[in-house]
Amino acid sequence: MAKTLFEKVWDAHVVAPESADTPAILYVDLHLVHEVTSPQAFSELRERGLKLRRPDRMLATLDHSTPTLPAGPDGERPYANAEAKAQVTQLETNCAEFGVELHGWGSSDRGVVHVFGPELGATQPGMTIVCGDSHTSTHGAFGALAFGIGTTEVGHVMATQCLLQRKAKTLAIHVDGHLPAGVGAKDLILHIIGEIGVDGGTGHVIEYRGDAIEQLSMEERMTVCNMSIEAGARAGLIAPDETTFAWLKGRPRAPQGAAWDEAVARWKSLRTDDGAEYDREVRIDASKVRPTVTYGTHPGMAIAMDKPVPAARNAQEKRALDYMKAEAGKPMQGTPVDVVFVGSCTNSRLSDLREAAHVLRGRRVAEGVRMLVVPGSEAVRRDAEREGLHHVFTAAGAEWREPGCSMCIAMNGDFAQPGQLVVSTSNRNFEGRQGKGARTVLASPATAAASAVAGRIADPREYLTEVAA
Ligand SMILES: CC(C)[C@H](C(=O)O)[C@@H](O)C(=O)O
Ligand code: SF4
Repeated sequence: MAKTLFEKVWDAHVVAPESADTPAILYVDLHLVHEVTSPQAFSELRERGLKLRRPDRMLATLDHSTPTLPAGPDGERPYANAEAKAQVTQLETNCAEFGVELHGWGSSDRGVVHVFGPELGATQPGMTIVCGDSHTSTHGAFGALAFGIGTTEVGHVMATQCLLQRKAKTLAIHVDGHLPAGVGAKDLILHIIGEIGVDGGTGHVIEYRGDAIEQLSMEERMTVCNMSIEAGARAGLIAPDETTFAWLKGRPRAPQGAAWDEAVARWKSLRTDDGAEYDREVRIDASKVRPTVTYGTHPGMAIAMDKPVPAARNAQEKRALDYMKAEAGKPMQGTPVDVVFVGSCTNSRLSDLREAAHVLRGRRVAEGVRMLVVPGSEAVRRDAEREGLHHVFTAAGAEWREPGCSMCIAMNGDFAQPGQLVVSTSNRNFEGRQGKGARTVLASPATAAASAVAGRIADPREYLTEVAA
């Protein structure tokens, strides 16, 4: 029978099928771990005297609570508070005790969990991947079935390497045509969520497909899959192809030699068969996508920046517009900006930093605007510095920081002040997400950089020509 990509990966991992009263038992190939959602799970294991089932299938990093300013002369790191420091120390202790590979301080591979896993080649097509983190959907860009799990489930996976799961429905999002020049993956996913809504994917695994998706780089595919959860989806998937294989080849954890050829042959079968049926299908015309931003307090309140903000349809939307000080009938373009954040697992990879640097080269961040550029990993930091991107940022007046989640979640010392408007390349614009009372406008790295220069939300297409540095 013709199968979808999701069904192929699902079927290959079912240990016991679901029944009316029990979910399926699913085998987990890779379990990613960070300091925020793992402490309780490790404690539970310790209390029950349990061991890790497959420590070799776990990989841990430090990202959420880590400061992005360097350690002081005494070697002390400037943690936001005692809790942040305790989370980090706890993960160090837990990994040492249970024998988990931790890419912590001092590791040249440390990074935001959804950036460092793919970089190491640990994320591979056809795998099941879990992490106590909602943006695990990022790894679906490789054709892996990857989803966030709760802390209790983190404990289950640690002890059994399996997870109880109900089979999701499938939603195909076909993106036809080409994205216009100066419009990228972030604009596309904001546009998609704007179209289908924050609950548009609920109960489903989304498969993104079509010409516009096939044309995306791996980094761009990760940006798209990353935000699947913001449309309520369980996961996002893109079928692996030559772009995927080329990106993975030679990475430390990728298969090598003959094993590589075998793997690629296997991965090539990971496509939705002709005639396979999805539970739902949506079509998006890529040529209609424009630089897109959010105007409210969830990622579904997204619109082309030059289009008027729609009137509130209910009390919640009214509250969102009030909080954002956004005016119905007026476009977001031109809104004064206080802070610009380039970073997060959505947009902190080398290509994102290049995109921002392209706009900033030879230009300056507007007077009174604070701009923070935070690479997603040590590897991104190294690559960016090798290309001199950090000089572009600092010469423009932006701050160049150490890798971490940073102002995406504001639990590590990086946050905006009450009332400040932040143009941010991250994925969540909830009230207070980037600091108490701070207002978040989600955007692409190019839009973020253009807005930093203009001091107002600006169209990056006006900054495509570089000025002499
Ligand atoms: C801290 C963590 C549990 C959380 C998540 O699950 O996504 C965070 O990464 C986020 O982006 O809000
Ligand atoms: S960068 Fe933001 S969205 Fe991504 S894992 Fe960290 S806190 Fe979550």
